[in-house]
Amino acid sequence: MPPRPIALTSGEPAGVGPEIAAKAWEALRGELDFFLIGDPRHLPQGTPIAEISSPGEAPAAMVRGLPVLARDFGPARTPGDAVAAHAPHVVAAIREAVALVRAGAASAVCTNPIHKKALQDGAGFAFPGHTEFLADLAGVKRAVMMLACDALRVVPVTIHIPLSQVPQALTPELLEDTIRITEAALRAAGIARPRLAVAGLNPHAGEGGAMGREEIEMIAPLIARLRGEGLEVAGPLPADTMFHPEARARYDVAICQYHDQALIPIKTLDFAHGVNVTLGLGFVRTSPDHGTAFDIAGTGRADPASLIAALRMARDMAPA
Ligand SMILES: NC(=O)C1=CN([C@@H]2O[C@H](COP(=O)(O)OP(=O)(O)OC[C@H]3O[C@@H](n4cnc5c(N)ncnc54)[C@H](O)[C@@H]3O)[C@@H](O)[C@H]2O)C=CC1
Ligand SMILES: NCC(=O)COP(=O)(O)O
Repeated sequence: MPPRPIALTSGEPAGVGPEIAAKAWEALRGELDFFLIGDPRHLPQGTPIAEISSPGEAPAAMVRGLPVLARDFGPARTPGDAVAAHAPHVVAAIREAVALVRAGAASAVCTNPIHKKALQDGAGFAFPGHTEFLADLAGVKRAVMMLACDALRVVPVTIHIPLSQVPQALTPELLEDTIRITEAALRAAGIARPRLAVAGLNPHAGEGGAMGREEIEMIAPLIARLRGEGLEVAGPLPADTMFHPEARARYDVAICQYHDQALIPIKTLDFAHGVNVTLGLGFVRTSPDHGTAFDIAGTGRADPASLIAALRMARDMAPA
């Protein structure tokens, strides 16, 4: 039986999603099978399109063109300018991809970038991003965002919240769940004894309480307890000295306390090939590390490398 195809969601039609989907098909045909759930009219002019009526048709269709499970999103697309009427269809495509994976018709979900504000405005989307929406669809209490490239893996503990809310949001339960889900996922991925490095929240990891007390009161006691259970967890470490090459060699994943602490290092090291993967869902979801890139949408300049890496990672992680 041929491997099941990966379901790729449309993402925000006004962004670079349609262009990188077409370019990824060009690069990956003959290597792996995927299909787009979206409106074929949004694809760049000249894209060879193979409309399909079910995921099972995607492998044969890949030779003719980009397989598309065609959905009518209504109004035309304007690159760089989100149309409110598209928003419910963008959300529906994510829902449908998850349903197809759960039904065994697709092997994994790969998501094109969404514009969070456009979905809030156009569809009343109540989630900060895919990660939380997918956790809800999967029926799990917690899902973890991990970004990975060859040089680094990072996990933000708190994700899309204002910086001013991070200290309150950072609870021992959230940190412990995040560490345990990450550790289990890396073991499942073949790292027998994952090494986790946990960043402090404050400058110099609090400098013995002189620059903040979260490390003393919450992070260090949790790490001590987890080490007592046999987990290989180091920290709390000063975040500013965790990401140079010698430091990175000492761990398999950096657990970071807030969004930018995690995402700045990985996007600086390898923006082109970073992949966002959601852990703890019970199915595989990957995504490019970048967003909708409205500033270059429709110009033909979008780099598909991160989506290609995300599709390859989805194939490698998906159960046979
Ligand atoms: N997985 C997802 O759904 C993600 C969605 N976003 C959303 O995307 C929107 C825009 O976010 P920004 O912070 O502006 O980040 P962005 O990643 O869309 O753009 C940042 C810069 O990188 C460039 N860039 C991004 N992707 C590129 C590509 N494939 N090829 C060449 N250049 C590329 C853009 O042109 C821009 O100059 C926001 O609504 C954000 O929430 C952001 C990250 C991930
Ligand atoms: N900054 C990462 C990002 O926005 C992706 O979030 P998600 O949609 O994968 O939850």
